[in-house]
Amino acid sequence: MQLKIALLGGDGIGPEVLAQSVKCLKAIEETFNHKFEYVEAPVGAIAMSGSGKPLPNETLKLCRESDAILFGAIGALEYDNNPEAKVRPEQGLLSLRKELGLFANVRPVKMFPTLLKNSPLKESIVLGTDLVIFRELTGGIYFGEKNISADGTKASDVCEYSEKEISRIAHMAFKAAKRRRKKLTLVDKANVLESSRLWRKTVTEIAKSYPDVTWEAMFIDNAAVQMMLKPTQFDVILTDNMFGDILSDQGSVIIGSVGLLPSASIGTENAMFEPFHGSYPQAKGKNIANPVASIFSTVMMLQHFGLEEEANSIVKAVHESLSRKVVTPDILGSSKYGTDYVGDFISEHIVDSEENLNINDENIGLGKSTII
Ligand SMILES: NC(=O)C1=CN([C@@H]2O[C@H](COP(=O)(O)OP(=O)(O)OC[C@H]3O[C@@H](n4cnc5c(N)ncnc54)[C@H](O)[C@@H]3O)[C@@H](O)[C@H]2O)C=CC1
Ligand SMILES: CC(C)CC(=O)C(=O)O
Ligand SMILES: [Mg+2]
Repeated sequence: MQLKIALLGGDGIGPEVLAQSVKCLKAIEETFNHKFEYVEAPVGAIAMSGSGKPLPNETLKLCRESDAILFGAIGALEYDNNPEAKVRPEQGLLSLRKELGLFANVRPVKMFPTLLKNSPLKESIVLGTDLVIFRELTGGIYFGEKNISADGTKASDVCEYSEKEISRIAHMAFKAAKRRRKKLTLVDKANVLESSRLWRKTVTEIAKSYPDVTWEAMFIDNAAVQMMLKPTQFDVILTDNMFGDILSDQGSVIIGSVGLLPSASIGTENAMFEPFHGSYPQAKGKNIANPVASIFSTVMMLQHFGLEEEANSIVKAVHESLSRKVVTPDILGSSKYGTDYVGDFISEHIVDSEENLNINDENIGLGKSTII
């Protein structure tokens, strides 16, 4: 199968972790006799230093023409520390999502046996955690009208949603719940926000088409608490752009590091695969960033292509690295291994094995076709 993959490393640790994913893809090509075409393109601060734009036209064109996009991360301290900057690297990512219509960001949070000791939370709390967040990705407050008064003392960001935007991701989330444990939690702030009340009304209607899925609504503040107290109560979480962004990073505490968690950003024409985490600029060039979030994002891309065996072979290799503690310093205590070394180890342990993974025990939380 000849597939074209756009590689957008971006800033900070983005290119370093993405390089480990490419090693894994090359091992997949060799082991399973595939041919992938890789094309690199700039995005974020690195793109701004060239063309001045965080999302150059050529990068967008390449993404449109590719079968999938693997994204590293964007963001740089010079912008983080300068609230006055008018053009920002993050706009590169937001524009990419908007331009490609990537409305659903699927974020699995699953506890593996090999990571139990890694969580700062009690084992009895995190054991069995297997939830997936369906975060709306192209609407809400990140994309609403922004204003700042002439004297700079008042600012606003509008949170706007249409029924159509809510319903397309709601259907996707209900379908996923149907294939999983048949439970869906809508997370909103409907006691305060009009936009959240539209989410509730729309989801209440849609739920009628999925009678075998039990659903509930929960306010975001309570959901944040419940996720730390009893994460196993959640199966599919459906929520808006900002709540999903924050709640998913919080979910990474259950697993013990945001450096482990992947996501798929899906639209009708394109798909992009990206870690939860950002560009972690403090770690740039230090060879300490955990590459697993990027490698698991690659697994989600292979699942999206329908290459289940290939995807499973990477998951198995990651488990091998976790069980042998060949990991970066953010997890499992006292590791001294670097990003590169872990990437080499994982890619070198990719094999075409007859033995099938127990999808429920070992995969990253999705299994067959959950994301489509
Ligand atoms: N998708 C993206 O490209 C995102 C970009 N950003 C941008 O990234 C920059 C830094 O933002 P932060 O809030 O500091 O978030 P961040 O996710 O980059 O880092 C927060 C903390 O998470 C940990 N961490 C993150 N990635 C890790 C990895 N691979 N391995 C081990 N530990 C890891 C580190 O302890 C780090 O201090 C900002 O410019 C921000 O705008 C933030 C979030 C997402
Ligand atoms: C630019 C931000 C919205 C990126 C982010 O934090 C995310 O998508 O998780
Ligand atoms: Mg985020």
